[in-house]
Amino acid sequence: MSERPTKAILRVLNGEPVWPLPIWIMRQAGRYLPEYRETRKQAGSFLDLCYTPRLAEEVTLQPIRRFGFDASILFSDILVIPHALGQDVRFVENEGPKLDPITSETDLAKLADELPLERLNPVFETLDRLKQSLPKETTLLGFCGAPWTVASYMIAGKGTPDQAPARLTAYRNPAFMDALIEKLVQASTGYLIRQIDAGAEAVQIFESFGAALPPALFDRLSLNPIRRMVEGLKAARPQAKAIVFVRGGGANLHRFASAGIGDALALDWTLDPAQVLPTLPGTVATQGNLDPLALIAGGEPMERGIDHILGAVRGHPHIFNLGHGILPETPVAHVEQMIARVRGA
Ligand SMILES: Cc1c2[nH]c(c1CCC(=O)O)Cc1[nH]c(c(CCC(=O)O)c1C)Cc1[nH]c(c(CCC(=O)O)c1C)Cc1[nH]c(c(C)c1CCC(=O)O)C2
Repeated sequence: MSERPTKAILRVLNGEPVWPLPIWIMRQAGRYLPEYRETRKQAGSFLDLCYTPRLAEEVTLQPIRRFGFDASILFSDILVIPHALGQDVRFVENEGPKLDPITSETDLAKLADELPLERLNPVFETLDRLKQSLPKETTLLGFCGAPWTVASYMIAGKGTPDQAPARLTAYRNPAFMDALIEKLVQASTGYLIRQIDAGAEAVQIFESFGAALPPALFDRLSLNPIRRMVEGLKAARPQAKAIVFVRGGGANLHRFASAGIGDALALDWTLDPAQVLPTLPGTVATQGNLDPLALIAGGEPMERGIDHILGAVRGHPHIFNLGHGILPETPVAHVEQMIARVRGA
């Protein structure tokens, strides 16, 4: 007999409505927290912080100590996958990630054939530590980027408006693009399985750049690769739960849901849950979706945003979250007020 989960987030991921809504926020460990900025100084580079288990554990726990969120997300980055595959990845202060671009099959052949999982041992050690140090009611989440989002950084070597270099590559050199996506599907699936083995109870797949893809490329580069990752994960570890976040996935969300891709779909802030929920099959949970800028603004706009979500999702399995990551300039007091409003509902 399988045990019924007791953690609120896992209950929602099993399709059970829970009230008050469980809550966590994307990028909950980060620069809006003074204690994060303090720990960040102790690590050399941002990647050093990701690869030092004691420090990565510390910053993962900081938002849990302060706010008692229902889920704790591993502190790492989506770009550890290209890094472990052998691509040069650097995080430049105030400029974001910089990579040596990979633009041809010759470049691709220089990367590892299979993900050398041992290069990511510090990540798995961080999960192992968290499994022991987290409060018993807190769900431990692992994550990775979706292949298209990660590929867009690998090809351009940096963040780009509308991911133009990667999109152009998809048209001009489809064989290279498909090979890169295939490599990322394999690597990311193996990485997620290993995260589950190290203690993650659920994972979130971040397709941050879903909005850039035209219909002709969407299934090939986003929906099908994510589907194969979720299926591969579940075939290997049937207990693992998956949350799929496709930013800009609006028109395609019902297709993820009817194909059974993910136990929960995370909604970005542009979507109205009151309109989206009736279009989804009843079995899929949802997550989201307060505008991160409403959280910065605070006061009445924030309260109205929260109340609208609460009203729309009542009776449905839903995890409260933002519609994208929290921004560094967000006042901590607003985060406290948001949590109090969600928990007091
Ligand atoms: C696109 C993407 C990246 N990384 C990530 C995504 C997908 C999610 C999203 O769309 O927000 C995912 C990510 N990055 C980070 C986490 C940690 C877990 C969490 O608290 O949510 C997660 C889940 C830490 C981080 N990753 C990064 C920081 C800030 C770096 C610092 O502290 O100096 C953090 C806390 C760096 C990063 N990493 C990335 C960028 C573009 C940047 C620079 C932008 C910025 O500075 O905010 C790539």
